[in-house]
Amino acid sequence: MGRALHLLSEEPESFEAFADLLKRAGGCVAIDGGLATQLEQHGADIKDPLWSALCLITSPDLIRKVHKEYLEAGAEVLVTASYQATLQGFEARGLTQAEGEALLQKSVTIACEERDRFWDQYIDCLRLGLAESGMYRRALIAASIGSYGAFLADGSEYSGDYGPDMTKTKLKDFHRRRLSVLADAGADLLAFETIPCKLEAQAFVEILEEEDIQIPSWLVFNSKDGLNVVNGDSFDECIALAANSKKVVAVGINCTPPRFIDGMIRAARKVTSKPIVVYPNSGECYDGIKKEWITCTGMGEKHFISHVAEWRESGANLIGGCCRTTPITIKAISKVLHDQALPTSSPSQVPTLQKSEKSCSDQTLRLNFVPLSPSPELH
Ligand SMILES: C[S+](C)CC[C@H](N)C(=O)O
Ligand SMILES: N[C@@H](CCS)C(=O)O
Ligand SMILES: [Zn+2]
Repeated sequence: MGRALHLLSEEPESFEAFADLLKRAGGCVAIDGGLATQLEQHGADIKDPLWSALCLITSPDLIRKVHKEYLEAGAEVLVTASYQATLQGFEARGLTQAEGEALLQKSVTIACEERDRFWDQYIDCLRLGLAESGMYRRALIAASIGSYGAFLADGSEYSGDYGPDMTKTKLKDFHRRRLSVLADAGADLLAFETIPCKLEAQAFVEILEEEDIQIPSWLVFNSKDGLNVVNGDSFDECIALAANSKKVVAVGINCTPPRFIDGMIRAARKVTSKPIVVYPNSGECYDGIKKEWITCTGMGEKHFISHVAEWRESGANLIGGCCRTTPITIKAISKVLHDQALPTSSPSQVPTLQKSEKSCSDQTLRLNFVPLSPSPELH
């Protein structure tokens, strides 16, 4: 790799955890995959205006299960279930402001608890010699903030068409309180996801400044042509705008077909030295009215994985998956990144105890601590 990453040394302490994770990973970190996708794999019915956020009300344990699956697969950043969780959306469901805020906080608490539980168990297993040092790093929690289009619940985040009356002020009014609640909920960073237009990115970075948000953020955009974000605004301009904010530690692309990713990483790298985050979808198309995925140019997990080394080489610093990707995808990404890790990547420093001192607290976890290869079957 050898390329210089943006130095975060003068940023607040809360920014250091992100820089430290990147450093310890040798410059490229595995993040998680599709959350809603995996909830559906487990039988959740999220054909609802709240989409995956419905599970915060109906099945929080399923969210826990999915977070755990991604941790086991090697994800070093978990994105919370708050993508389509908005105060306005909860209000439309009959919830009070306080109840809505509690659900936002719950999305972060669930992810933090699963991260802590998984990490404690890994440390136990390491001490007992039941897991290999360096297999996992303590994950960071990124509180998801979907776009206004996500709230509209009709797939508008793939068009960015908010109508002629939309303004930056309206977008800021829509997002401000939710953003503050999530920023204070205990997450390590904010993940602004599937941003379809420059106006909304501008609204986000202005709120970050105006509210003096103390945890770092990443902003990721989606595209249908590999050149522009989905509403037609210049991708390069969106990346430059986001990267220009001191509150933003990474920029990139999500929920975009894999075939566009390499070119977009290269384009982003020309306008910023900040870390680049990519988490493509499978390449399938979404019908926002039926809330169903349609196979069109999907490439399958095997093909997706064949691009990971190239994305890293082109400048990606965090790589994961978005819609229609699963823990199988993330396990394979993690293996590629571990295999390619630079020598500077340091293993976890864990004191060694005798086997008799403690028993591994989770036998299931113990069974999962096998080396990251061989990977499960990819399609
Ligand atoms: C990224 S899309 C698949 C999210 C779901 C969409 N906002 C909907 O409600 O249908
Ligand atoms: N974090 C969300 C993104 C949807 S585009 C999810 O994985 O479901
Ligand atoms: Zn997605």
